[in-house]
Amino acid sequence: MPIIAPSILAADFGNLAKDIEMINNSEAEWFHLDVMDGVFVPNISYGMPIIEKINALTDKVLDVHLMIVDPDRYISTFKQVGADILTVHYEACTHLHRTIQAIKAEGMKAGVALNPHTPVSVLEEVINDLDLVLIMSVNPGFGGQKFIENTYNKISKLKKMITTANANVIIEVDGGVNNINASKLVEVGADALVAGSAIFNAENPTSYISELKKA
Ligand SMILES: O=C(CO)[C@H](O)[C@H](O)COP(=O)(O)O
Repeated sequence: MPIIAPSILAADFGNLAKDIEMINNSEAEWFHLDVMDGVFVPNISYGMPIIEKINALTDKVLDVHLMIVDPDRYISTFKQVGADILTVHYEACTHLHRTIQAIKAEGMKAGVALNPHTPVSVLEEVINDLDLVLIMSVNPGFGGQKFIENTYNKISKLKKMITTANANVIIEVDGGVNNINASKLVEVGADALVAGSAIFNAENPTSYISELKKA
């Protein structure tokens, strides 16, 4: 069964504690936290204070996805506010190997995210250093976008790469994930599903999470 990581981007920030409680009492294992800087992506979301607040209200895993340039500047700060997994973008890192090592040196799991146009082959030389690869199934920056169909193909290729390298890497997928595409995503190799609008717009978000879990 896949790991379910609700994306807080789609939560009700007017009453965040209520949505956090809903996730705490659901079958979701992770909180997916999207940090956007308005430079790497054309949107600004939230930062450390929100992550710190969520950390104080949950024992679940905090899966932090940095959509920011030069993420090395903030690695230790994200550790301090409670990140368990820290994912940086391949496209935002000049010295990716160094960044991965710096995340692991802080005691966090290290992830790398790939934009839809970036081939999985760019990770071949670091695949054994990684804990997680995040395949973006939309262009990052906004929730509620349409799922890109080529994602299935990318996940299959990544799965093959991981198996060939005998690596221990979680494949996570983010963007337009819902109860229609979830099963096929798991079938082709996804281990963790991020979903925002599908969960928070559902009539019963807790049951929707259970539905995704059964994928
Ligand atoms: O932040 C995103 C893109 O940058 C994601 O798509 C978001 O985490 C999930 O939202 P949705 O499920 O509504 O696509």
